[in-house]
Amino acid sequence: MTPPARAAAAVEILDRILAGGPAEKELTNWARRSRFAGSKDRAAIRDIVFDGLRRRRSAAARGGGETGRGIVLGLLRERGEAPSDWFTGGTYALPPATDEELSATGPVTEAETLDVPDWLMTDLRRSLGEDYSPVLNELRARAPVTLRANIARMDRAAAQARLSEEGIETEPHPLCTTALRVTEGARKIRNSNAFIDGLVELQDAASQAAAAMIPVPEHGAILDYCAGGGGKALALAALGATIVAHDADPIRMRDIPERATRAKIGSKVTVVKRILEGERYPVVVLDVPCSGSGAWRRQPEAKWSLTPDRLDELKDVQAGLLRRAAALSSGAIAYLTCSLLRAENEEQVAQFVGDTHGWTIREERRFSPLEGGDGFYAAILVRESGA
Ligand SMILES: C[S@@+](CC[C@H](N)C(=O)[O-])C[C@H]1O[C@@H](n2cnc3c(N)ncnc32)[C@H](O)[C@@H]1O
Repeated sequence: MTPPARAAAAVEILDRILAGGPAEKELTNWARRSRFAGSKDRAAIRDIVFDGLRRRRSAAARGGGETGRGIVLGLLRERGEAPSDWFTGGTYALPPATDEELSATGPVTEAETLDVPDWLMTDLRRSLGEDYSPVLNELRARAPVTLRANIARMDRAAAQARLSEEGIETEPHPLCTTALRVTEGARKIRNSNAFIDGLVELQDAASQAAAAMIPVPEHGAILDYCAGGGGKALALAALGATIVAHDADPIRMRDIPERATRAKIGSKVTVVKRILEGERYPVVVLDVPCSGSGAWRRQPEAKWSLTPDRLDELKDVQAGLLRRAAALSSGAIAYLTCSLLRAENEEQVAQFVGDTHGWTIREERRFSPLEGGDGFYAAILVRESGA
């Protein structure tokens, strides 16, 4: 496909997403309908679509409207590319940009410029302090690709050498001793032997660093109460922990056994559907459902679908999960979010320790996207002695 035909495909897909279709589903459906497209075409179209979702407001303002066409035009104008090279009017290409489209002035307000919804701006400023503008700007760009070296198998330097043999170049990530930032060959990862053999996993650096903060008990298992796809569970098992993985939606955990086996830590991870009455764990991990605002680079749709009501619902779920964890833990709770918002992080934890007898904050850490990973928050809460 020519670049103008790819732009036309991205416009079609973005229009469907703006009409309410989930991005991944619309990309897959387009690929099914368009057998002529090769893997490079699909990857290039995906990049345009995701860039468009990350920069939806500013691009629409630069391109003359919140439509697929306006967004793609706005992206090109921000990159300094000539719209006439892409919107050529040729076969499979889009009609040329009109004078009206080309006269769009671009974003005006701070929320438009930083690509966030108006209603969240106050909360974001309050939560991020003087960093709010660089952080939000960082979240307008693609996320770095980061791997976790499976140190149950080999150390980070050895994993780095194995990846390099397959044309995947990496550098040690300063956030965590297991993290490798991919500098070349990211698209080869999933088919590489290093990945297939379980020597590395794809995982954000802040997520790895947060997992490394969780105390591994000498005796007993860690209960990962919101295990989802198992990112934290597998990282903890690789660090030597025994894990019981649970989720309200067990289907989400379906790949955990296979991933654990590939990483050769299968015996360390047990997936359960429910927790038996009276069971207690020395450490309970709560990687709670949240706004996902720290991971907007990877899931940019979440930025536009979040509403004040949904945020309130999430806060209630988080508070309920903390109460549940207090009943399940005999020692510590690790509370984690990929949120930038104090209301889901520091304030949620402060409310819990204020309301619940016998718990205190042992450690609290906020990870900024300016440190090279997702925005993340981790708090380790412990039972006060005698409580
Ligand atoms: C942020 S995701 C977990 C990500 C996962 N820990 C990882 O590292 O890949 C949050 C998970 O919480 C689960 N969840 C939501 N409400 C829950 C509840 N009340 N009890 C247990 N799990 C819940 C969701 O199904 C979702 O899988």
